[in-house]
Amino acid sequence: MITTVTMNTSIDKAYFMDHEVQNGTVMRVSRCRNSAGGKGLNVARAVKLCGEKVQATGLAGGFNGKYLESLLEKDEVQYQFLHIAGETRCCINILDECYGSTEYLEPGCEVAAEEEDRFLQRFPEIIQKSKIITISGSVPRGISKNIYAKMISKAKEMGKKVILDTSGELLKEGIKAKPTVVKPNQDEIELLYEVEIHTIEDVIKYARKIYEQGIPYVVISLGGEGALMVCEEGVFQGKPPKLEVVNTVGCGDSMVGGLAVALERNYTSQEALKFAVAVASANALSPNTGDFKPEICEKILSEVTVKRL
Ligand SMILES: Nc1ncnc2c1ncn2[C@@H]1O[C@H](COP(=O)(O)OP(=O)(O)OP(=O)(O)O)[C@@H](O)[C@H]1O
Ligand SMILES: O=P(O)(O)OC[C@@]1(O)O[C@H](CO)[C@@H](O)[C@@H]1O
Repeated sequence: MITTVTMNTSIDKAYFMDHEVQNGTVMRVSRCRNSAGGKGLNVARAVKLCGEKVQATGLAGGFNGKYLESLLEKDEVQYQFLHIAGETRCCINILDECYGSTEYLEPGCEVAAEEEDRFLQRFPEIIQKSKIITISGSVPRGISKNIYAKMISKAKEMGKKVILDTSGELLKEGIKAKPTVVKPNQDEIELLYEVEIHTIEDVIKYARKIYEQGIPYVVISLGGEGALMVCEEGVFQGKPPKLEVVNTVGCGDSMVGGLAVALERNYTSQEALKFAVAVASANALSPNTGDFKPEICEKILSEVTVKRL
């Protein structure tokens, strides 16, 4: 089984606009879709669509927390959240023809130190039956910056494999605990090393720096260019075919889902990269996050190329 961790859960609201967005005016939304969000919940849906057993954990609170759980029930995703006093946030993704996707992400409610401690105490029991743990996204206010490092150490102590997908201080601290996989995108490595990245050679250079800190698989996602993997066998790039994308929000999460499934199935590193790129790119063809048509994913999988760099 795979457990996905989402500390900053969200009711994701996708606003589909018929007209080009004009700032400073009243805009009517043509269609709105709510989904259980925060990165790890997108990961959970992607894993489920791949056909593997999954459960979601993290923090949920208030009316939105209850709504989130009911949305997950519709998705048929099992969950075990710690219920907190604060309210689960909302995040808005405005989809229009001119700008594509514009996201407004709420920071998340204040979480008490005692609530963080309670989650960490329950964590070993929650992940007990899982072989793979994914940890994704931001944390709400009040949560310690080394919480992911603590979870990674505990999960590894219990013999689990861990995939970390986060940014900034949480990533920096998380890397110190040596998860099995980290999946930053280009912006996230620029932030981590306070550099600007212009070429694929730069990407390889900084991915290697992370690898040298004891991370067995470093996967850098590169949007339409696919993803780069640095591992013991070398450096590889997985490239999807050219696609008419619909919504790329959640592509990174779907990639984490694909990587988790690949670890669960003991794929080789190159097979894992190919599979993760296919799942992520299939998500780009759906208006929904953490969603794809399995037959489309199969077709893309047959067209993904993996080459050694
Ligand atoms: N335009 C695209 N065409 C084909 N595949 C894409 C495209 N954009 C993203 N993907 C797929 O999704 C993967 C992850 O994308 P990306 O690098 O945008 O992740 P991310 O920045 O972490 O995403 P997010 O944070 O929005 O979930 C890519 O490696 C690729 O496989
Ligand atoms: O604030 P975080 O956790 O970094 O990101 C939250 C978020 O943008 O990530 C997902 C897309 O990747 C959305 O479901 C969600 O709204």
